[in-house]
Amino acid sequence: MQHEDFQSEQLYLHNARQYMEEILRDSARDLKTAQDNIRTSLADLDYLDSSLSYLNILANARFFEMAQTQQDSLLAVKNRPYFARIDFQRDGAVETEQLYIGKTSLFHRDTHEPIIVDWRSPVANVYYDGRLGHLSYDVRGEEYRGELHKKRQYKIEAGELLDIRDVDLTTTDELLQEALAGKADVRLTEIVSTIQKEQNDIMRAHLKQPIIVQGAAGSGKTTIALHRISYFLYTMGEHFNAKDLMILTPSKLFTNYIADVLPDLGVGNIRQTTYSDYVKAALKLKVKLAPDNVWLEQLIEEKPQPYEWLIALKGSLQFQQLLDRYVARLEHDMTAQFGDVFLEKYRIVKKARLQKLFAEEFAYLPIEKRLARIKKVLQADVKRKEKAVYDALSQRYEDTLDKILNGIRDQEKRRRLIFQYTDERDARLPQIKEEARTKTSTYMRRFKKVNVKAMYRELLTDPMLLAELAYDWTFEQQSQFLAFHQKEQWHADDLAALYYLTARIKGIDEAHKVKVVFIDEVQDYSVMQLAALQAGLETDMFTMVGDLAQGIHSYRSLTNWQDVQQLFPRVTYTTLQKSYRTTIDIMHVANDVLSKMEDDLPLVEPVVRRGEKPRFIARHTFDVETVANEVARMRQHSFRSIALICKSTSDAVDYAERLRDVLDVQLLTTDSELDQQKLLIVPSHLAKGLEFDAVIVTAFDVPFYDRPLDRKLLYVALTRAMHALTLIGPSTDAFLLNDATLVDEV
Ligand SMILES: Nc1ncnc2c1ncn2[C@@H]1O[C@H](COP(=O)(O)OP(=O)(O)OP(=O)(O)O)[C@@H](O)[C@H]1O
Repeated sequence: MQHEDFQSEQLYLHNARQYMEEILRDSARDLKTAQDNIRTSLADLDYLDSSLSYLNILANARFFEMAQTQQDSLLAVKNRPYFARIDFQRDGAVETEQLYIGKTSLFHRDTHEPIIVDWRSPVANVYYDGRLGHLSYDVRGEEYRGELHKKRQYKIEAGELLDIRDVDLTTTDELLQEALAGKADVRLTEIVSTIQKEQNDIMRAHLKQPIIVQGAAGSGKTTIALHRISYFLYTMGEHFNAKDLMILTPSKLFTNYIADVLPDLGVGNIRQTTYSDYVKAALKLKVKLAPDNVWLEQLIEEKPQPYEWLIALKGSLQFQQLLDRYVARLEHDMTAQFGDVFLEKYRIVKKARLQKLFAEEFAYLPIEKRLARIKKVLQADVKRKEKAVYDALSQRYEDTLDKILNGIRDQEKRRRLIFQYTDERDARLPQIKEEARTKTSTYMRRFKKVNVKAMYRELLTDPMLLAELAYDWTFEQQSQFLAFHQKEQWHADDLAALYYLTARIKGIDEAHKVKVVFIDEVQDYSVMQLAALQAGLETDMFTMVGDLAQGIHSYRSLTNWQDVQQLFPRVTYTTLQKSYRTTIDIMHVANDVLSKMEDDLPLVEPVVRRGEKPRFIARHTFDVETVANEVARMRQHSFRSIALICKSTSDAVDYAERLRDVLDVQLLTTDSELDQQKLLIVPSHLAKGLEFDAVIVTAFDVPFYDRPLDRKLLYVALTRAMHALTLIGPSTDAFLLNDATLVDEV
């Protein structure tokens, strides 16, 4: 049955689109005019008097850019100008406003009436936040109250209105259901129209403050982080632009995965990189890092890892303290190097003053920046004192000459002395100027530039130094530390240490000093990595989203949020418990595994969406035919992206090799770009953050054991599936399933 307002809504859509056409035609014309003007001005460019033409070109270029931006944003939404409408009556107003919400805003040029309101605008918050009834929203700290009479969603495709739904208290969010039932394009789908209240709260929360989101697998953390960036730039655009922001992702694979989403949200040019790549770029470091996951792989394959304590230590705040001691030692040495400053044998600055500046007043600055500041202070002092020294010295000669003239009777002697002192004076006085000119640089030369890498290397290899700084470690620990670093190999935590030392000693280059940071999968960071970043960037505007239940690197990374809260005292902490990715049936299986974890995390609530029951196929050894048949079955259900997730990389390599003859496969590595046409073969630790329509998890030769790391790997693998999940292995025990009835044995 057609909605009663269908026709009027069709008309609105028609008019909106027509108006957009009109604006697009105008922008095309504006673009052309600007182009022509630039061309003419270029032709008129006169080398003697080019300022006017030059200004002309600049003005037209700016105009061109604006017209282009408008054109691009309208073209991007022309086929689906808006997705919802709210009917809102402000308190005291007679009329109810009908506001159509879309991905960009559009106002009528003459009447200034809104035709479409941007989803990031303050009033649009009502759509995400509000139930029908009396409510309020906030514009720059000012509260507006009113009555929300209607909340309506539209299904519009290719410019055609297909359906209308009025959302009230009782209807479930049908649009959300439909969005979730859709097939994955192996990348995050667009969710602006179905953002949920709890997600919206996080997107819009405390933009100038750090936040931590502990969110269940599939709760939308990545999605929220990306939308928060878009919202941030929309709201804070006056103070920040895209290059002030950075998003840190776990791997290139993941960066590729989200690459298309940001431009889609109207956010281009934002730095997207991994921690290691960022640090290497910021420090201009040319080091070859040990492969990312070597330790993890060893732990997965249960190879003995005697250095586990050390790896944990290097990611901890205890290591930061060690580095602080090292910097303090350097500071101490440098403080001792200050001496009094003399100009022409006159002491013009006392060393105590410079030491105070260095160790106290400028202590908030990195060491070399302090030296640069002290150099400036000294330059000014020298300049100021130069004349005084000159005057004092000439006065001294004057006095001496006076004494000679009046005090020495012997004419010959008097003449000789006068000559001698006049010559001396004439030689010394001009030298003051020369000495003053070079004084500061000569004085500062005693402070050698620090080579941070060499300094850090010394810490890793010098027993005396280590004993001095790590006095609270046992002798055994110190020896192991030195033995571990005998062979030079750089790991992620060494990068954090180098970055931290650089931040404290030299300061981070402005070009790499972003102001706002978004970190996905933050549970895989060590506190040391976060501390280093915070110190280097000198900001605490961090949005950190993660899930401890997926903390497969916990041997070296966060195991709780308290450490992060300690590091960011202003942080707010929020949790998301609902999963939007997986069906109820798959989530039951994943929750079964989650309940075994020690982290004491609550079970995940799936959004009500049913699918087929996860399947279990009993096989004792890897069997190409079984996998191929299962993939074929999944394809028959028109699942587009299908992944086979296995425990370790060696399994993944092996299976990919064996399947290659019968199926089109892609073995995922940290640098891959996903090809969804193929069967994706993924080691469990690389699957983090990704999602697929259908997933096969295998455990043939090596089962998932009942130990913390395996539970997490398995949990990650299971929660990648959106619609279908199949387990293949010798028994359900190999998947740690308590309750085998959760799966269909086939
Ligand atoms: N409000 C929503 N409307 C529609 N789809 C949503 C919504 N929230 C999340 N999703 C979808 O749920 C899936 C999971 O989202 P996302 O990958 O952001 O979760 P995540 O918390 O980062 O998961 P993980 O921790 O497993 O990496 C995505 O397909 C996303 O598009």
